[in-house]
Amino acid sequence: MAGRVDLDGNPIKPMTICMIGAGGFIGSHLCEKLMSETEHKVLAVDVYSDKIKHLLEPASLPWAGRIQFHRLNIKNDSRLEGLIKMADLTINLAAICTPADYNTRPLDTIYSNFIDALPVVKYCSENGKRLIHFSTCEVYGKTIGSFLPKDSQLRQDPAYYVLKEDTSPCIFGSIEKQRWSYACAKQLIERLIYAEGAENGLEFTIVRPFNWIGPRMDFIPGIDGPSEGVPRVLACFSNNLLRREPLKLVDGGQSQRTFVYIKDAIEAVHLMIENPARANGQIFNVGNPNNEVTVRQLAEMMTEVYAKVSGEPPLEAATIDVSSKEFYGEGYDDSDKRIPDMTIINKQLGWNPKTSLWDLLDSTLTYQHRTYAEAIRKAISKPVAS
Ligand SMILES: NC(=O)c1ccc[n+]([C@@H]2O[C@H](COP(=O)([O-])OP(=O)(O)OC[C@H]3O[C@@H](n4cnc5c(N)ncnc54)[C@H](O)[C@@H]3O)[C@@H](O)[C@H]2O)c1
Ligand SMILES: O=C(O)[C@H]1O[C@H](OP(=O)(O)OP(=O)(O)OC[C@H]2O[C@@H](n3ccc(=O)[nH]c3=O)[C@H](O)[C@@H]2O)[C@H](O)[C@@H](O)[C@@H]1O
Repeated sequence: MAGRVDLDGNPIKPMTICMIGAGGFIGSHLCEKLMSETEHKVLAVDVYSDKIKHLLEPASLPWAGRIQFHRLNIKNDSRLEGLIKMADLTINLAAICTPADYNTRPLDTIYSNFIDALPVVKYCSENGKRLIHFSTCEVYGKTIGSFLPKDSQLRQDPAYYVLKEDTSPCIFGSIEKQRWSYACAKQLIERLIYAEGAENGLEFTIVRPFNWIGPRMDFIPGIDGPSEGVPRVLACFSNNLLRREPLKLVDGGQSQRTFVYIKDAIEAVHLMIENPARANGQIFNVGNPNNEVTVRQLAEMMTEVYAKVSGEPPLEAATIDVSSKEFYGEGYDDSDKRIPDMTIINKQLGWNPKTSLWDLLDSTLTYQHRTYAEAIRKAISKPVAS
């Protein structure tokens, strides 16, 4: 660890990082990385700590003393400013970010992604502290190509679908399509941060993750989350596979996504943390343009990989179609296609994703099987109370 240098050959000085949302999926992987590979200190802020418990206890862990958990809700806790002042850098990951909430809890979604982030931006700006803020690829909304006639040749032209930080527009649906409450709130906080940079000199980096997936993402309904809860697609499909139910394809599973392995993506964040001169003032797409599939293809691949890791043959009818209204309720809408342009992150940080979709599903589903199969077996065999 000693003698590490940044991309320009300068020694990296240990820093204190205030990480808000550290107990979530991305936060837990980022804390792991910072504890095992750096000398930085983390003030880990969240309302939950289950996903980082293994980093906090026992006191004999090699990084004990470098990570401190602060259980607080940033909506209403006066300790927040003090923590930001104690740190050199703040990373804000806190958000409601599951699509099932966007159209059913639009107020909570907007408050969480815009209003609750305001004090974080303000305290960083007023105290001259650097901020890395987590936005989303959803700020791009739908592709330009999706508005062209179905048979238009232009749909094949990357100019109509590849998403670029500095030139692509943000295209959302109408207001009654409440799906876009999340993307719109994220867009406005991006604009506010950008304006704080321009007018008040805030040193910021904005991250737009493109479907990062891996172990510890969301929850398995009825096991470590509510039975009726609807997590993101990786956890929905994992839950179906673990319970030997068909995977539900929303509106035929035609939407396309690019998935990146969480461990590859965390490398990119690590580079941003330690190369402020190259990361400040930038908005970065972080995704894997080579891992594109339709949701239907994702379901088929997950079914095949899960059969391999569990040793159980797949169901004969592995998938079932369901309408978005039935699955998500009124006001759902979808991004058609999400391919990140990698020019900026490549130029500034030299980062490239490495892991193929098959390999990342193999390691992730091995984890899901090891972590949940037994608990699911017990839950299923329990007699239902009459
Ligand atoms: N996972 C992805 O692929 C992805 C994609 C796009 C954007 N993002 C963004 O990245 C960030 C992190 O995503 P994630 O996948 O780790 O989500 P997550 O839900 O696993 O983590 C978010 C964490 O923030 C905490 N939190 C929320 N509100 C809080 C509050 N008021 N006070 C304190 N803690 C609070 C939650 O308890 C949770 O632990 C979010 O801003 C999300 O919008 C993630
Ligand atoms: O991860 C990201 O980069 C961003 O995208 C996600 O949005 P989305 O990709 O639409 O969310 P998922 O729940 O992962 O759904 C992906 C696709 O699978 C479909 N789906 C989901 C669940 C399911 O059981 N079946 C199914 O067909 C959805 O309709 C959607 O088309 C979330 O908004 C955020 O976590 C984040 O901002």
